Amino acid sequence: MTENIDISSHDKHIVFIGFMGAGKTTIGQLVAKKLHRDFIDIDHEIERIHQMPVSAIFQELGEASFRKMERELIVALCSETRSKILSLGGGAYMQEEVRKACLANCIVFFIDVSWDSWKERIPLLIDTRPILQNKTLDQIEELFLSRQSTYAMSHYTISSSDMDAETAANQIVESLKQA
Ligand SMILES: Nc1ncnc2c1ncn2[C@@H]1O[C@H](COP(=O)(O)OP(=O)(O)O)[C@@H](O)[C@H]1O
Ligand SMILES: O=C(O)C1=C[C@@H](OP(=O)(O)O)[C@@H](O)[C@H](O)C1
Ligand SMILES: [Mg+2]
Repeated sequence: MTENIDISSHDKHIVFIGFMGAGKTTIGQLVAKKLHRDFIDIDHEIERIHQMPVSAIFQELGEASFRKMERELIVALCSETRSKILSLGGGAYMQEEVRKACLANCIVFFIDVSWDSWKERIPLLIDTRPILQNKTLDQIEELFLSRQSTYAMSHYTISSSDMDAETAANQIVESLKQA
């Protein structure tokens, strides 16, 4: 676990960012349970609100509409006072407005995964992540690499490459207790 920049408050929302399949949803859910906090997965919340799977939103309404939905939802949640655990979709943090809201109001954990470990998770992701459709492995790697420096704008980095989700969640809870 790496602490990237100083964090001042314990009462902030905790936000998980990182590439598709890094484990944000799985780890976020576990951390929320351990800390007895409300959990919101942004993709699932968008699906619940709009009564459509994310892949159908991409297909029928387009990516720009999805990005607007996630931006508005995250910014609104960031201003709520009851602190929550939020797992973002992998592209949400690419939007400046989302980054600013998260960095100002939340403790942001970058769930990192190496490219080699990520490739092993492809079968778990390919059917449900529209961003991966019609792309070569090289194109996906390019996207993976291009997002790394933006994810690094976070408070903590934890690698999920060689760690199961339960172990990662325990490390995160420990680091929050010590902070
Ligand atoms: N640390 C991990 N090691 C191996 N597989 C994992 C790990 N965390 C999550 N997974 C698996 O990878 C897939 C994607 O996980 P998910 O939590 O949905 O990632 P994200 O929300 O970052 O896209 C799921 O099938 C999940 O079981
Ligand atoms: O990286 C992205 O652009 C996306 C990641 C997905 O979430 P996960 O990171 O939870 O897979 C989901 O928001 C959508 O398919 C777009
Ligand atoms: Mg997710």
